[in-house]
Amino acid sequence: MQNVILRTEKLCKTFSSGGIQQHVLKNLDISLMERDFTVIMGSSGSGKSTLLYALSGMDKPTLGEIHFEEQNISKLNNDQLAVFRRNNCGFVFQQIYLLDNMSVLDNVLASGLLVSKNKREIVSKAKQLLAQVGLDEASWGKFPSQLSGGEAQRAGIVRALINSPKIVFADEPTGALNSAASDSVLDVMTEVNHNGQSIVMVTHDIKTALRGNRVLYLRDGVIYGDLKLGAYHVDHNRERHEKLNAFLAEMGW
Ligand SMILES: Nc1ncnc2c1ncn2[C@@H]1O[C@H](COP(=O)(O)OP(=O)(O)OP(=O)(O)O)[C@@H](O)[C@H]1O
Repeated sequence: MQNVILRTEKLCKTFSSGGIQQHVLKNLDISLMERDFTVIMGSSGSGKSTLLYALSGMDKPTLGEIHFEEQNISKLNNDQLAVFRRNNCGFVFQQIYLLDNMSVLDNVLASGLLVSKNKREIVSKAKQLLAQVGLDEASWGKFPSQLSGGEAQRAGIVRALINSPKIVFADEPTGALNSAASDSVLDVMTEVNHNGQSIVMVTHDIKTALRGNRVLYLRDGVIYGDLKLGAYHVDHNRERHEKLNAFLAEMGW
């Protein structure tokens, strides 16, 4: 049985600037299930990133509640939110933000040692994860400037996974990559999800969205559509593609 990992109640986010209020998220009631690969789509400016930031505790809602498992994270202060994120969440962004002056392995270790003091265990886990995403020993000592975009993003995914987060949030993780690099990153995310990792990902890209098993469509600040796609399998890609295309057409995408 799948449990709810993240749930919102009447989640609202309003931005104010120059005396004008913009209601970006309006009374959202969403339940995300553990082990799901949930994709958030919607037109540009519909509030996808705002929703991701609120769900992950990177930003606070204006009104409403967010429950992560049994914990109401909307009640946490900034320091408590930082601890919550460090212990429960992994992040993969379009911009990879690896530290330039550190090797690939040290970038991953720096994140791991924020949570665990067992260096030997973290080193072993980092190497195992790097190998799992296709980064072999020859790349562990390289600096970010010596990596291709796809390699850097795969290192970014390992960094996101090093603390065994309960959930990984991704915002356009393949947005800056060419098609081949994008496929290799998506293959890694799919494998990680099939191994039981919960993922929530924002994307504009249909090929990327096809990796999810559920697609939420955001429009005018509300969830306008909710498509169950079933787990990704390369052999069923054509039917999934047709189903997603029909859904997006219905959404007016
Ligand atoms: N910090 C902020 N201050 C003021 N307005 C903001 C802020 N962040 C987002 N917005 C506004 O909220 C709206 C939704 O932005 P958001 O980035 O969530 O959309 P999006 O759906 O992710 O867009 P895109 O697909 O173009 O990345 C936009 O009109 C944006 O200008």
